[in-house]
Amino acid sequence: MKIIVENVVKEYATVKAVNSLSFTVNRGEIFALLGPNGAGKSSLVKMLTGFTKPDSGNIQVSLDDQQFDAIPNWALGYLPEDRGLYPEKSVIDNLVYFAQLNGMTKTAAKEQANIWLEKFDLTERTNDQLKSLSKGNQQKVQLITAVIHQPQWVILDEPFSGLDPVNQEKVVVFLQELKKLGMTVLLSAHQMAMVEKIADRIMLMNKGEQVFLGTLKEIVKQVGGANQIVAKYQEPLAAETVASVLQDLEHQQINDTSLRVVGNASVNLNLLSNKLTELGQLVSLQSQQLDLHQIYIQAIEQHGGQINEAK
Ligand SMILES: Nc1ncnc2c1ncn2[C@@H]1O[C@H](COP(=O)(O)OP(=O)(O)OP(=O)(O)O)[C@@H](O)[C@H]1O
Repeated sequence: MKIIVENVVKEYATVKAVNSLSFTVNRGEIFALLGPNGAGKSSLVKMLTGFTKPDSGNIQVSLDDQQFDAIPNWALGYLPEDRGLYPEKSVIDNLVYFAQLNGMTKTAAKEQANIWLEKFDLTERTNDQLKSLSKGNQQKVQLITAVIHQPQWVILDEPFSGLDPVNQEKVVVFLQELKKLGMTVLLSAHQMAMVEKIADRIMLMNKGEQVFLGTLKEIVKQVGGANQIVAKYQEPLAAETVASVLQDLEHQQINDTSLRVVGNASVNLNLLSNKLTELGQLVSLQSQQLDLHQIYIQAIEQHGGQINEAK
């Protein structure tokens, strides 16, 4: 069970939403797609689910010794970008209806629905009209509809959106549970801290292209073992002096007496430490690994900016 994407291109009238993208998703992993608005994540997801077709390139899905050009409906659990439940119906009726559409019996659907509702602290809302729930709770119901029939593949477009931090953590636990149940999960998200916690592999996209791909460890390596050095000084530093001494070293003045410098494989550490000493009397020097959020911002800037917006 595997998805192989090879040189896939998807073009709309004025924009190349996906530009010659190649990658593989393996059985049982949680694979995260990251990227700014307009990076091409939803366009890619729509091709993986068979909703649209690539203009060129190949998508190959192997399942139970059979090959498909998209994930077949019977093997798929999908949380679409545009959510669609029935607001007038109760929570349980929504869940049972969608589970039955996916081939479950009413009894099995009810049983599974109750298990998931309990996990998401929604048992008390079982018979309430969906529209009476908060946006976040409606989102949780939508997540349950995507997996209630225990599909082999789960594709979640922005599963954290609209949720507060406590409920975002619940989605992390939910995703870990899907993995334990043997499902393979591909998700798109903007919440870096959550992705860092659960993704086995991450692909950062920008302007329809792959910026990096790998485990968090591999990505840190790909960006040159990125870390940051925070230097604190006894006396205030003049911005002009800092700029003239550090020149093209990527840096940022945090306040009068401290600054942050990005260090990676291309930065000569001896030279850097000489320059930091030259600036004044150091009080402390600390090195920290960049988190995914900082790596993301840096990588997108290096990849030529923000958005792949249609003109
Ligand atoms: N049906 C469409 N017709 C024309 N252009 C489209 C269509 N769908 C997407 N696009 C364009 O393709 C590009 C990629 O959009 P896409 O929705 O795939 O990005 P995304 O990474 O999912 O963004 P977001 O994080 O905002 O959801 C954008 O420039 C978008 O305007």
